[in-house]
Amino acid sequence: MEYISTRGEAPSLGFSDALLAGLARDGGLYVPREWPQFSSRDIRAMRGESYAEIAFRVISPFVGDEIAPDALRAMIDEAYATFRHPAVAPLVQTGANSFVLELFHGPTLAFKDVAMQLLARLMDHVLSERDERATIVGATSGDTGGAAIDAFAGRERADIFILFPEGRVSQVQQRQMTTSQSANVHALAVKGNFDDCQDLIKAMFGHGAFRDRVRLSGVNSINWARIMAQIVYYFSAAVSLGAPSRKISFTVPTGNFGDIFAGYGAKRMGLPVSRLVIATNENDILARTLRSGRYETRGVSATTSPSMDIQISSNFERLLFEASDRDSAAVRAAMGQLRQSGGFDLAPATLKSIKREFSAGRASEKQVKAKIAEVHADLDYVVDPHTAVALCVAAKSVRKSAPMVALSTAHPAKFPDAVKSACAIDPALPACLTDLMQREERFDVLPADQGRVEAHILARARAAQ
Ligand SMILES: Cc1ncc(COP(=O)(O)O)c(C=O)c1O
Ligand SMILES: N[C@@H](CCOP(=O)(O)O)C(=O)O
Repeated sequence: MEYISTRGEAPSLGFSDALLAGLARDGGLYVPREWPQFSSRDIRAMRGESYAEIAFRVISPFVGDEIAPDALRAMIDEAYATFRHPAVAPLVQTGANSFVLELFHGPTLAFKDVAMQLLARLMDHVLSERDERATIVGATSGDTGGAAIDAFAGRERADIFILFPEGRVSQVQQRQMTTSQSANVHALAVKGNFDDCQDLIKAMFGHGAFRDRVRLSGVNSINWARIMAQIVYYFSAAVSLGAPSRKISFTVPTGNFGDIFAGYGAKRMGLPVSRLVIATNENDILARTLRSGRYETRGVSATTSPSMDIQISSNFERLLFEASDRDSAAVRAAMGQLRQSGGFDLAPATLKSIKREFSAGRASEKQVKAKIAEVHADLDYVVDPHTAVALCVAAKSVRKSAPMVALSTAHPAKFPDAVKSACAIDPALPACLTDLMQREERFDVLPADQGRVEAHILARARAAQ
């Protein structure tokens, strides 16, 4: 399988190189040259299989012959053995035709673990085969950072630097990043918001000399392997609910657009997906874009679902590329305008193509709080605010024709204050994390300044020594 950049000006790469590259040299994002195809028969064969077995089927064509099947299978098995639930991503029925897909049973209680546990093993494998080291960077609004640190802690061949917005993540999220004792882990609190952190990461990738000196690699969903691993749970959920014999809809709490783009990928691979519903909190740039045809940034407001407090949704670029019939010149122009003036207009055909697959809705803070209380009162089920955003939007989109699956992206114990204020429940952390609040923190505080962040990394990254 070959990977091409959405901006069309970077060399195409094989799987292992795309995995280590993170962002393409032209600033674009890698996508597969072709989407692997799964027939109804292939999908039917997944019925009754374990999550790891389905993952192996879905991921194999993306990896091609670059990793031996036995090695790939072993990495998948190991990655999902870290999950506390035997089904890895179980479904819970919440209404006649409504379900919640629980993606938070991994080590850091967030859906990011699903991809990150595998990504770290894949990177380690490729780096060992090549006898190389890498410097991994990531920007986080809370969950990616903890999941990446857990997955990469102690790995010999990688140092990991996670940038998080100072004071804008929950206490549980912060401590999952700052209490690691591993010498290869570096948590950096940046004086700014998530978009500032993400801009810094992209700027470091754009600085060729720095990129090469530290052998930079990224773990945000700009990295294709993150999306690849997330495609799996769309297949596992859909098959459990009767695919390929019936279509399934998904509502996805969305920030950086990685998770829902994985759903789009699953559909392109042949999974019978009916609607893909984008759910946003009050930072509703994506809902506005679908309504108006203009992608336009505004200030970010802090909400109780901080992991979705985002304006620049990286993976929307991958969708633009697909929806414009892979017109990389149009993507380059749109991204240039976004950088210069904070917005761009979608071509009418592109917007039409997006609206054919996606709808979008937003949930206000008041609605999110009411939804947490309602679900608890009606079902004795506790959800976190990100999941509540999805449930608010899904409620408006559910149809008799297709089951609606709302993705539950975080354990409620990650956001205890919001949950308690909504339904008076204090969700307990799982046993492995009960002493989290007593652990010692270790992190550095830096301004949102590329030079300062690069100097900090250069002084510590083993790949640069
Ligand atoms: C709990 C939670 N829900 C939803 C999202 C949004 O996912 P995405 O950025 O892939 O759209 C995130 C962060 O990415 C998250 O951490
Ligand atoms: N919400 C995310 C933001 C980064 O998203 P990613 O999927 O691109 O890594 C987070 O939790 O950090």
